[in-house]
Amino acid sequence: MSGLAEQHCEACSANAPGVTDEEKRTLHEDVPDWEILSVSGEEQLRRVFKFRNFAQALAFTNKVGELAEAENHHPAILLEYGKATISWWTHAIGGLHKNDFIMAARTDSAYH
Ligand SMILES: C[C@H](O)[C@H](O)[C@H]1CNC2=NC(N)=NC(=O)C2=N1
Repeated sequence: MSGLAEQHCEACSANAPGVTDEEKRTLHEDVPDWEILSVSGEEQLRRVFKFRNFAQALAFTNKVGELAEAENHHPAILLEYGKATISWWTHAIGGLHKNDFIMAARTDSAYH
């Protein structure tokens, strides 16, 4: 199986299977810089990326947006001076799907 960042998202529907606890644990090992947290009862992956200034953070968020559009799987993004907070979860199932781990790995690859 190719690395997580090289895999592609599958179309998500309300009956798509979320990750099992074991899958969550294993997939999290591939994106260790991300935290798993619950927001309003829905699990999300979240990481804060640091930059020298706002312009660099903005450029990164634009790159993440392009990745999201290419996979039709979209994050929440908080853009601040010198920081970009990216959160991934699957709205259709109100929690974590393998797609979210794939996109977290893709997001890590876009951070240089
Ligand atoms: C219609 C469209 O394909 C769906 O709404 C997609 C768009 N992007 C998405 N992004 C995320 N994170 N979760 C979804 O369930 C989702 N669904």
